[in-house]
Amino acid sequence: MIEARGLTKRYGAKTAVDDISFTVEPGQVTGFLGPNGAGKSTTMRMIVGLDRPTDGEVTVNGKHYAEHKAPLREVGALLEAKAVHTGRSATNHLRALAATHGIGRKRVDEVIEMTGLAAVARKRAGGFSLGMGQRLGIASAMLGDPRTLILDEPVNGLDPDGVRWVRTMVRYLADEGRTVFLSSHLMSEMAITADRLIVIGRGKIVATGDVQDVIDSATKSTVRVRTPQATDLAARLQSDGVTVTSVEPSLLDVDGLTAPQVGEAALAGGIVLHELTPQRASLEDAFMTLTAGDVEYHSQAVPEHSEGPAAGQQPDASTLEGANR
Ligand SMILES: Nc1ncnc2c1ncn2[C@@H]1O[C@H](COP(=O)(O)OP(=O)(O)OP(=O)(O)O)[C@@H](O)[C@H]1O
Repeated sequence: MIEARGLTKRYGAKTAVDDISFTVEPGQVTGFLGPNGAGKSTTMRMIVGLDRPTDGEVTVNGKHYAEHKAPLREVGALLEAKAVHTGRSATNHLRALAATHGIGRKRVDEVIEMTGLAAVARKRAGGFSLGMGQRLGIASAMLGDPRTLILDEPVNGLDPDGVRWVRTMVRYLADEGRTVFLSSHLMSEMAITADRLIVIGRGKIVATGDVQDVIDSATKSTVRVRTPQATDLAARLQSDGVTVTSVEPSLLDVDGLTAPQVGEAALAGGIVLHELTPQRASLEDAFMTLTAGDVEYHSQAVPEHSEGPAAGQQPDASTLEGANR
């Protein structure tokens, strides 16, 4: 378990992490999300004692990282820019790390096997691809068979097979009762992998909870209805707490009713429906809403493609549906 209370980190005038408190529970995969510069890496570095908090504290399995007699057995961490001795093979790198922590060679062989590094284990780690380097970083984190794992961008640089492998591995480790805390920029991946989320923006927590609760708290679920009697249906549905938006002449978006409620209202009015689709917001939609004011580096809008829809023209339903998936 990881427990942070009033955790704060200032670099001069810059407050990177601003008085945050959270708990990361065992037996679950907890995702750590935030825009660039939000304070994720700084928080993770403080958890493993690489940065000292300006204020507040953070403990892992009940103690500060430095107080653990065998920290590698308590906490395994993959942090960005993992330093690997470039001249050493993966095996020798892991053996050296194991030796300084009283871990046997058998465990080195196990983590090499577990992380799919067997074929390249004798090769110089300095020549590894980004993906192989990530696997080696994960192998190092797993070396002490720790109860808590902290993984900063573990799927960075991995191919789809590697991404799936990380997803399966963290699920397995959480199911074994371990605490798994990971950050990722890949929203769709996070939505599949994590049970719970901590969302951070400009050093402050902006949302926490189960993945679906975080999505629901930040987005609206609407129902898309296609009918040749759109005006009649809109008039029937309009009431307190229900908003009906006309997307195009025979297409409505209804906010405030479920798809069955819309279907039943249509039946009661003798209105024929050609489409009735609940529109589920994605984690990416929720993330954009939650962190809208917290982005440090804003992007410019991409200019419209000359072959795209003309300005002012409504996108067709397939475009909208695709965007909402
Ligand atoms: N050593 C440092 N000195 C000064 N400022 C720092 C230092 N480390 C981080 N910062 C600043 O603190 C803020 C948080 O940085 P951090 O790396 O924790 O963000 P992050 O959420 O991990 O971002 P990213 O997703 O880009 O990795 C940023 O504004 C960053 O520029």
